[in-house]
Amino acid sequence: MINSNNLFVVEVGPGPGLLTRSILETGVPNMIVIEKDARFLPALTQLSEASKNALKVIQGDILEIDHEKILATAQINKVSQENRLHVIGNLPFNISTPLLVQWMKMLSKRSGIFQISNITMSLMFQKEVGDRIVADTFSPARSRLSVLVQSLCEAKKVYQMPSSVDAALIQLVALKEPILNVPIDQYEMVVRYFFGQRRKTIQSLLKALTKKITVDEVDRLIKGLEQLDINLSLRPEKLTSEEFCRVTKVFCDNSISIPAK
Ligand SMILES: C[S@@+](CC[C@H](N)C(=O)[O-])C[C@H]1O[C@@H](n2cnc3c(N)ncnc32)[C@H](O)[C@@H]1O
Repeated sequence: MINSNNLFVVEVGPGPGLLTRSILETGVPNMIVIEKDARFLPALTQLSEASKNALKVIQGDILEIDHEKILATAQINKVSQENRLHVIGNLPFNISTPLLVQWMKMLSKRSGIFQISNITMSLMFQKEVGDRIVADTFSPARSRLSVLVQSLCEAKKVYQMPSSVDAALIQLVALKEPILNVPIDQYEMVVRYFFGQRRKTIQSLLKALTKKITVDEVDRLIKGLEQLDINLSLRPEKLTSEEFCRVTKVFCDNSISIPAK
């Protein structure tokens, strides 16, 4: 059974802790903030003391921190099915996208804080990036991020900030049964390649791969994809996350990788 005692909140980049304070006031029993800037530590430490240990503070860079340390600091030793994790972040835009990709990789491997089974994330992004994350196959904003995130999470825009701010709050709920069923590094490699030239069809992008891999390998890929009913005349943006998994599987089954250069 799920109850609020099992709720664990992680906030990244809390700054002076205004949002942190409001969250604690709702009675959250276990919360961790990760803040890079030491100037905010006195205010956060004060909040922690007032919270009677519900709040713990880690000073560090979220891109570098060992996520196991977050669980250890929260004193979550045994990750049970009943735990719920809510991740909240309003980070500088230049780190929010690399962090999201890093988190999706961790989520796919269920490592660090993402071992917890029920996961919701409320994250602020630049409006344009938020639109890409939630874009479906009918949207011109469909991108590598849409495919990657939607293979692991249900994504929706929950709030559009007033136009002067140019930001949107995106909510991600980890899928109980992720669409992603291939290794994420290979999946990312394939998605990255196909979105590199999104105006071309899958067929012409496969043919262009002869610059990087052998003609025989390209032929094997085309045959494999045809057998899996992938419509090669489509542009990459029209493929669903599930179809990209099938494309990746053909790469994996044939032990083919795409060299970066
Ligand atoms: C836009 S402010 C948001 C502050 C607060 N959360 C709010 O909504 O008012 C971004 C915060 O993220 C922190 N920050 C920036 N990069 C960080 C990183 N790599 N790891 C942890 N915190 C970071 C900054 O020091 C700052 O406090």
